[in-house]
Amino acid sequence: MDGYQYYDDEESISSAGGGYDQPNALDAPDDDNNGFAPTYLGGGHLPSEEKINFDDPRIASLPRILMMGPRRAGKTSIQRVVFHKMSPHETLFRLEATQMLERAVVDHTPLCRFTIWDFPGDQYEYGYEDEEDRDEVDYNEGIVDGPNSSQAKGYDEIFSKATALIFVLDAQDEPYDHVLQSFTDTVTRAVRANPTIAVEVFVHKVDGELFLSDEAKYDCRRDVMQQVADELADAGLSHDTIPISYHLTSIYDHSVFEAFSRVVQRLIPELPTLEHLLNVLVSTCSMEKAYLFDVASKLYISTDSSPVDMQSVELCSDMIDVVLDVSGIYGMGGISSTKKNTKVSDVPIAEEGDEDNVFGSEPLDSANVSTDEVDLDLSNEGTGEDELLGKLVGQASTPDKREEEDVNDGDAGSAYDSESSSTIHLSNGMVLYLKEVDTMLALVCLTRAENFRKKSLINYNIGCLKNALTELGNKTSSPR
Ligand SMILES: Nc1nc2c(ncn2[C@@H]2O[C@H](COP(=O)(O)OP(=O)(O)OP(=O)(O)O)[C@@H](O)[C@H]2O)c(=O)[nH]1
Repeated sequence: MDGYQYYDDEESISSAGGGYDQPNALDAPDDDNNGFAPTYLGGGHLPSEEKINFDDPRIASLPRILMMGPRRAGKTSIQRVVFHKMSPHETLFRLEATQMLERAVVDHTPLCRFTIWDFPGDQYEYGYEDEEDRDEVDYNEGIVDGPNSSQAKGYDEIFSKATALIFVLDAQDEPYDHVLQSFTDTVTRAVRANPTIAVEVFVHKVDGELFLSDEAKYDCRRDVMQQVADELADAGLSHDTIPISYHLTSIYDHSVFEAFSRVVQRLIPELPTLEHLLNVLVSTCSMEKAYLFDVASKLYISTDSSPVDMQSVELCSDMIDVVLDVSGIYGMGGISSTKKNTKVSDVPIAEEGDEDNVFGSEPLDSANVSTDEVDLDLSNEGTGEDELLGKLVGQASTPDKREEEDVNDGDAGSAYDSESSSTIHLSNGMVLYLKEVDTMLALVCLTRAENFRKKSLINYNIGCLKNALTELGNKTSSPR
């Protein structure tokens, strides 16, 4: 199985916490997995061995996302919630401070592969001995050579090969002065080493009492942007020379998925083609909106060019959860990745008065649906109770042909396959339609009920999109 491959670079990065008397943090990585269980989601095409060699040209050539920021800003939590399906509350007690650089390969679909480099907090000090050292830096001339200049040069090497830099800032940890000073150091260093690097700031943890209103969030972002602009100006730079994107994020809502989606979209060279294909589909089928979702991470990797409405993205993302959860339970096959990561209790159960939740306690019984109508088109519906129980506890007996196929397919198996599709009729006259279009990739579209009558025609057009995506994926897979 492969997809999301976790790699703990224990030996290669050894100066956690920026301790200057420790060995160079950026020594050449060693290829051992060092005991951290690699975790995989989805079916990909890169090597799935437990030991991942980041020097392998196939992995080394993937876009790199660097995650930096102060200690406890939330870097690891973001990764775990988005790519590992960890529940936000679990991050409170399951995560320890990152001691060494951790790298991971995300390989869900041919169109969207990348590596994530999660740096321990405070690793971005670049070998300054003290504040005076920092003040001596002339950004146009280069960093002063100090006792840790080799470490600083190691960072230059890393930045030069990175595609995006995500700087995570804890919005609840005011004042930000020191953090933003470090950010300015990081960004100037990064941009000098790599002028094309995309710089993204996650103004993170915008939740809780401090950020109850949207206004408070926007104020916070404005404040951060202003301070960054001041810091850059002090360094003789400006936002014009260094384009920086700012995102308000929290692991407790959908914002972190939205922000990461936008980061990932910038990694995809085929994005304009994807957008064009979706535009054609939307206009041909009179749809309102169409998204291409990576079902394993629930990041949307592309959409048509009409404006994105956060609520519709969230709705589509929830639909993926529903489809995976329900097919994970009622679909045929062995234990899928979804089953492993999804508790049975995660399947939405309608509560009294919950108008939006269209599922009753028996998800396949449309009689439970009141004003809304659900049409779950599961490729293989469960039958007897015994069989269902057997599946729930993962006790598949003799594997049938289908199960063997699932095993060969990897984790993309039973919960999500080429037959996966689902239709949800919303009470406002709109229809949500999900259809598999590629390995771990789903088209989720929003359309008016009156434009959804000719479903076979829509399916035909989606089939054309699917062919185009396969072709694009093949091109992407072949060496560039
Ligand atoms: N309120 C709130 N807490 C968060 C959020 N994201 C992460 N946290 C909490 O922040 C704490 C630190 O998170 P980590 O992910 O370990 O932070 P980190 O940046 O990886 O820290 P280092 O490993 O020390 O570099 C954890 O207790 C998380 O539960 C968020 O969006 N909102």
